[in-house]
Amino acid sequence: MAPPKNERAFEANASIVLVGCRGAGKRTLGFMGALHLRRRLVTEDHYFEKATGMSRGQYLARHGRALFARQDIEVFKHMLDSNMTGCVIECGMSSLNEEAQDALREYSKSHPVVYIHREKEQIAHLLDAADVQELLRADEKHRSCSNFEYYNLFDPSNHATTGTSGSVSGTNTPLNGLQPGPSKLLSAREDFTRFLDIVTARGATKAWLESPFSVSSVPPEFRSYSYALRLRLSYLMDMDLEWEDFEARGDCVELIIDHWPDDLYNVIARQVALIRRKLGVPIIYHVEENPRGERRRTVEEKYDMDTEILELGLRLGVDYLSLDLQREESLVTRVLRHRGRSKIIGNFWYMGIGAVSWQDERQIENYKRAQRLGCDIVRMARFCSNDSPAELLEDFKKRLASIPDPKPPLVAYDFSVLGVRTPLQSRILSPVKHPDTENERDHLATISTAYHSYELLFRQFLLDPLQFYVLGSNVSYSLSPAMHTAAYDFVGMPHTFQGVTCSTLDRLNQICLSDSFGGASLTAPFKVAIMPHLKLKSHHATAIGAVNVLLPLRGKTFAILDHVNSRNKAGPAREFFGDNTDWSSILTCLRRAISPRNFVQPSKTTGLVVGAGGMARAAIYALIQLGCRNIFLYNRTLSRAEEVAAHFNQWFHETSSHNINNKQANGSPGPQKGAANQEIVRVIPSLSDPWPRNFQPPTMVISCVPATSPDGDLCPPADFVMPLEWLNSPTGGVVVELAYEPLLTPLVVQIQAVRDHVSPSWVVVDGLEVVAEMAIEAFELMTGRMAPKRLIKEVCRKTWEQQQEQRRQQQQQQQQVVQDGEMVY
Ligand SMILES: O=C1C[C@@](O)(C(=O)O)C[C@@H](O)[C@@H]1O
Repeated sequence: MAPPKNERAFEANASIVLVGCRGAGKRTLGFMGALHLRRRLVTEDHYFEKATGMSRGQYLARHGRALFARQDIEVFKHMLDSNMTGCVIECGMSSLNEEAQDALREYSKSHPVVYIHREKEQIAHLLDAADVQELLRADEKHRSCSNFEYYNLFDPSNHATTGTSGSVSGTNTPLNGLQPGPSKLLSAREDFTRFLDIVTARGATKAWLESPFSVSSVPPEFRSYSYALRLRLSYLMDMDLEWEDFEARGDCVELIIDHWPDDLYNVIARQVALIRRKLGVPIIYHVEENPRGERRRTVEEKYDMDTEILELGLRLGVDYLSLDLQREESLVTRVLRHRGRSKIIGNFWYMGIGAVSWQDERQIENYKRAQRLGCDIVRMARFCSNDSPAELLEDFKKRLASIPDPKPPLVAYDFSVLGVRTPLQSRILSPVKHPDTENERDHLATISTAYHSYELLFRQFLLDPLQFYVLGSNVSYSLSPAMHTAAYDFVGMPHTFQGVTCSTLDRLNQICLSDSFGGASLTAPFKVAIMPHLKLKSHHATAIGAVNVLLPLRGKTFAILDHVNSRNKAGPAREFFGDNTDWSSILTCLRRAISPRNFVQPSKTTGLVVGAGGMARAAIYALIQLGCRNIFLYNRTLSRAEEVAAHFNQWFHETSSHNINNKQANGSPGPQKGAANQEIVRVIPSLSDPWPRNFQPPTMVISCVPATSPDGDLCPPADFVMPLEWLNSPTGGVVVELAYEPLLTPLVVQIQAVRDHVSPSWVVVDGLEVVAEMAIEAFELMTGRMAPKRLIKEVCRKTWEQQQEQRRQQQQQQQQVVQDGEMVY
């Protein structure tokens, strides 16, 4: 039997339509989505004006209601039909019209139509209109003409305004209070783009092509070991932990719908949105058939209700939908028909005395059935009183191996009083819990935590303790050892991380060739110098021309996945991979800090980078990735700045020509006309130069003046300040200061003063924030595990404070010695 036809797998380039109530955030999301997918944004209002030569209001006033309504619907249909591919289409009020809804229903057979859903109270609050209740009632119809749903979460914790939310709990660095917290727009952007990546099925592929060692590039089922953190809806509704407490507790979350509160669908949509926003891990969506603690349902009610809940999961674009294949065939088929891009986990559960043994032919038949149905993963679990004897498991494995490929990955386990045991070598998506969440509704209440499971892998010698480093000519100040070590302790990995001062490639080589070398963060003078010696580089590192993370390649085959899955294992490695987390950390910090008024407009926005080393290269690349096409570079040594500018202009020229050629081949929108010849990085030779004419003053400034020179001598601390004329942006901007020794550099002090006396719209991102972000990403690349972000940020600031304190004490002691000496003398 062939798998049921997937009715929601649309062409990769099919236009995406956004519908929803006024005030739901369609325009902003549309803008973000178009930027992310590099598509054209079509807005209904603008389209109407272009088609009729007047605004809707004008048309209504001139032609009256009846003619307007006719025209409106004609234009609406035309807008859909003439923009079938390559667009994000934002629908306005027309989608409240029934004829338009019919058109949308038809369109949704071949296109994603996303209902943008926002809490009713928020919309009522935002619209403040007399007809708001009516609008909200009408909005319900949007569900029926859409095939996806995005819950535009209102999260009060993201609404602290700039100036109060920068402090990391328990720390007291001088910049707390000046820095930005994550803006609500940033969070929405991250969630929405992740959602779009699932709708368009481009997420993992893109990540894999760009940086194969990043955690998002290898889905959990293709890793050597992965853990699914179980979170029950019944628990989440009333949880006593913070979301951050769940960070790094699993490689993905299994959301189990085991509770039916009032307004169930909205509750579920909200929880999916929260998991996406707060934890950023893939979601497995599971609907429990007979939840403990809920009323019994008739067979019919079960069928109808569960089908709807399952389909809601698909509409929400969850990464994985868990489907019990022992349920009614029509339910299974229906879900499979609507699966879209969500991966399907086909389940077979066996409970108690009836638990079919692994030896039983039915287990193999079950697997084959899931394979025939096109499941992406098969999950077979036995709840029994004892584990299966080893020889039965061997036999099961052999029989499984004889099934013809392609075989979906198998998650198989016995669950007994002894916990979860897997009969297979591959331990993927093993269920785990948070240590502090007891839940008697859970059949797997006694399962282990990710921490203990990982610890066990090392104790069983399946993984090896390794040594990691930060290497460079002066690393004594580095906060990386403290941050990484705290993260290893948190996730249950017995690795070590230390700073080793070295400045020659020979010495670096000696360290890296050890069998227990796990990876290194690199700093000056290696970031550029190591490039020719790498076997593999991420796409970003190649573009930047510098790396700051070095990993050994220990795969036994040529397949990159094999290298990726050999992390946390010792052994000889003669070849290395290089990646760059400097640029992505700067990008994350910029995004977090940019105010909506300063959102990048490629033709207008300008950025300034100070410096010309590896970090300045990363900063330029971050600006390019943000869409900025007017980047200025200042460096004390002019020739080095010119070299870096030439590198990026050349790179941009080459990639633009390549994209233009590809556009002709695949029809995807490439760079704008003339982009190939554009100079995107320009050098400003002197601080006494006026800001270049015809360009806006910069709204993004990144200072990469190092605190140490490449050959290890301590330089005078970063001393750059902006010529005042360059600080003229009427909308303020963001200054990222990478130096943190001291934290209050002259530039930071200057911006504080500007902020206090001239324009409050300037925001500073300090070096500690960026360096913590770098460690987070480096940890993930090096170990393949999600990082405990909050912990790393806390350790970063606390360690910095301790270092400051130690230095103060040392200075005092030195002064004392001098004074004592003077007295003796
Ligand atoms: O610049 C930095 C910071 C760093 O040197 C550290 O000490 O943590 C580590 C480098 O990889 C990174 O590029």
